[in-house]
Amino acid sequence: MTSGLAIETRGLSKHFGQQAAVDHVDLAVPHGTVFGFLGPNGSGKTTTIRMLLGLAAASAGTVTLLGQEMPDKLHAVLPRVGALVEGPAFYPFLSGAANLHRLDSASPHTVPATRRARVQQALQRVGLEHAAGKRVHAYSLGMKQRLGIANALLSPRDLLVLDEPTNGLDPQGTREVRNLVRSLAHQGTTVFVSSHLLAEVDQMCTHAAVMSAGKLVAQGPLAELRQAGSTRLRLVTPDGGAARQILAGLGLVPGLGDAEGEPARSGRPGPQAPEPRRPQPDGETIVAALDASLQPAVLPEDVVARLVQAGVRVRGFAVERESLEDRFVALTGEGFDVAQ
Ligand SMILES: Nc1ncnc2c1ncn2[C@@H]1O[C@H](COP(=O)(O)OP(=O)(O)OP(=O)(O)O)[C@@H](O)[C@H]1O
Repeated sequence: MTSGLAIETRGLSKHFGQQAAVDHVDLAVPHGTVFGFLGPNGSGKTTTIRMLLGLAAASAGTVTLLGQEMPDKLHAVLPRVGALVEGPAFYPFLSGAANLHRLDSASPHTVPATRRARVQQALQRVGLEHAAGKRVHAYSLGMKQRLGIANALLSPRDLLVLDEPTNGLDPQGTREVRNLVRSLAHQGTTVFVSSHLLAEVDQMCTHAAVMSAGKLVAQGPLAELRQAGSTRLRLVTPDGGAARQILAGLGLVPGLGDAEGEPARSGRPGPQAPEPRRPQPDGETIVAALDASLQPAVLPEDVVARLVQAGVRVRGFAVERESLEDRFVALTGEGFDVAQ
């Protein structure tokens, strides 16, 4: 392992006819992270995961898993990777433990002599040891999903790849799976987990990548993704005309706040209808994005100083940092689901 990355892709692409389901994706997943693979439904997450695991051929690009080229080194790498992609098919009238025995014996890489102990340990890791003898048809959805993860843990793994592991679960099942992912990461396994829910990734993950329409639009530590959001200034003044001139002179593009006094949203895709000017009792609310790339840098305190210097009366001034939610909605479009 030279790159220090558990997963690395370069220019990874997959076409279905004319459609680019995955379009030149460069993923970099560091070892030891819980990496959230975030994006709305249909953005290309499952297709990417299938290519990572050698379940689908790439149209272009490369995949390196645990330092080894895929799919060339598939047989050497896959025993070190646990995956929950389509969910294994369980026999409903066999117990959880019996199902794991069956699945483990179907794998060519496992050692039969240690099977009993490994099944027991995997059930224990996902908190199902008490339900080991229970038939799977009596399991809740959350228990079935945990059994699927137990199946991925039947051998020691360096990397776990989980595709939407909380999909279809009730809040209790969702909590169970989230806690499980966190505890697996504590034990040192790199976890790559896809989700269409920002809140979920926010709660479980240390890092994230964001997919939108087949393209990777952001990735990195969650703390950095939060920092990368834009900053807005919100100014309330009875001297709107003069204030606009000052802001424009500093290289900022002033817009008008909306009728409720909320700032105009910047950075969102979609048509930008001109906002009607409405008289406000306290004066005009002007919103301007503070562009971090401006040279020399413009600080909020510089803006206030210039406004006051020019005799602009300031009734209100606020610095607003775009939330992670705002940022991801801006990156992926309005269809992005932030709930739960
Ligand atoms: N076998 C296929 N044949 C044709 N189109 C496909 C195929 N598999 C996926 N697609 C298309 O590729 C795009 C990406 O799908 P994908 O399942 O990878 O997205 P996703 O982000 O995992 O979404 P979801 O969470 O809904 O599964 C979608 O437009 C989908 O319809």
